[in-house]
Amino acid sequence: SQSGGGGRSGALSPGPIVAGEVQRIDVNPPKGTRDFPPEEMRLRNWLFNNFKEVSRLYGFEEVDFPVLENEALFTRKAGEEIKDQLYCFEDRGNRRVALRPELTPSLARLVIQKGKSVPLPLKWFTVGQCWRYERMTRGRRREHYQWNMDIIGVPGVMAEAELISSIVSLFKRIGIKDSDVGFKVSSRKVLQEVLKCYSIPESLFGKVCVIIDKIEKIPVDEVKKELMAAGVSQEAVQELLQVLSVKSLTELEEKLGSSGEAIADLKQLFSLAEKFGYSEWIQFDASVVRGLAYYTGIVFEGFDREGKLRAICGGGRYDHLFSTFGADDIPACGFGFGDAVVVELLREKGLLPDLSLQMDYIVCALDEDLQGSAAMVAHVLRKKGQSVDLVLESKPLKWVFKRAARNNAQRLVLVGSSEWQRGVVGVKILATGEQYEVKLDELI
Ligand SMILES: CC(=O)Nc1cnc2ccccc2c1
Repeated sequence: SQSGGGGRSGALSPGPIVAGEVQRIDVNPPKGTRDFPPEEMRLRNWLFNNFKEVSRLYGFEEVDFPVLENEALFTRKAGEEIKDQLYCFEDRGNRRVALRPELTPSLARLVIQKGKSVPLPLKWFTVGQCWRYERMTRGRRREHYQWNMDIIGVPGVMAEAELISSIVSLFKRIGIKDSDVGFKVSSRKVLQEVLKCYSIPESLFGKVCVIIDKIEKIPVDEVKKELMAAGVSQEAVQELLQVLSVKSLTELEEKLGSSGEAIADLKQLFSLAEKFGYSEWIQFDASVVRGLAYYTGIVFEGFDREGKLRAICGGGRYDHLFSTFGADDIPACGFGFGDAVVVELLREKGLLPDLSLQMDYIVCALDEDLQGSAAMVAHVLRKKGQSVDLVLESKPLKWVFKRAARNNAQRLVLVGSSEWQRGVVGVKILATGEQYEVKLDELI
């Protein structure tokens, strides 16, 4: 039978699609995620290009991994928030998979996969989207992009010194100074030495660090309770919290003695910071623990000196991550640098760059049958590396000028029939209003 529309034959053919008949979809992205329209995308590209340029300057090679990973990569049993918020599910093949909440486990997986075929040390970097599934009650984002740099195969703190240097370079490139941000630096070997004194088993180390990392987020009594529930004795708990409030390396040395690795590593790192020229950027802070279970040595985090924002970046040494994946251990260290907090900081400091759309040319045919000629002009210009917005349908000049202004086009090329007959086109320099005619092959 015929249904509406142009009398099309055959069975039930749908009538013309009338707007309003179809339920409009939700045009917002899923909860906790963002779109990147052109202006936001220019800012993101500006930031990521700085990440990548610094990585190149430091001799790092870019790598990438799937955003979807085997869930087992992230199911560490240390009570980490990152595991509680894992964006995981069972796929159609009944496999347990997860959207990665961080990049380091994927990097370790690839290093193990490559095995002997990649000579150590490895210096790899990536910029990738990471995910978490939070009850939207907290209204926080469920994704962000992280810049990671990792050095695999270097046991000494020169590696950590190099990584901090690379982040200082990034901050300087985007206009952030040591008066704006600093790095709090410590070592988990401090906690390790205390735990050893109280003969707390090594197996508790990761879990203890994760609990202690919450010291500024939950009441200290809660931290004590969780530590004791984990099997740490009362006196050990006291000593652990005591050592976190140590104010200087000298004081730490008095407490721990000068033979431990923690002191040696930290002293060396601060001496190297002098040599690298970024001493004024870093400070010892015994309370820095970081919330990831696998850190084993130096840990650091970038913070805003006004204390308004969450940590800008963070990282450290993770010498035993590989053995948790069943492989031989390889000494390693790295950091993660998120795309959100640093932008908040730049906004606060009025340092967001002005990244308006830039175009070299806008090309327009003055009448319908010159469209092909206008396309030829655009082609010639593009082959010479000029960006060209080719007007693709007949438009009044007023419209063309408006679009040229919006695109910040430097020049407008008008293809007119009489000019074309004479083998020329009209060019108008939009900033000055100056205009002239030019032969096609003399364009630019
Ligand atoms: C400030 C911010 O957006 N943080 C953020 C956002 N999304 C995440 C997703 C996974 C892991 C950490 C994340 C952290």
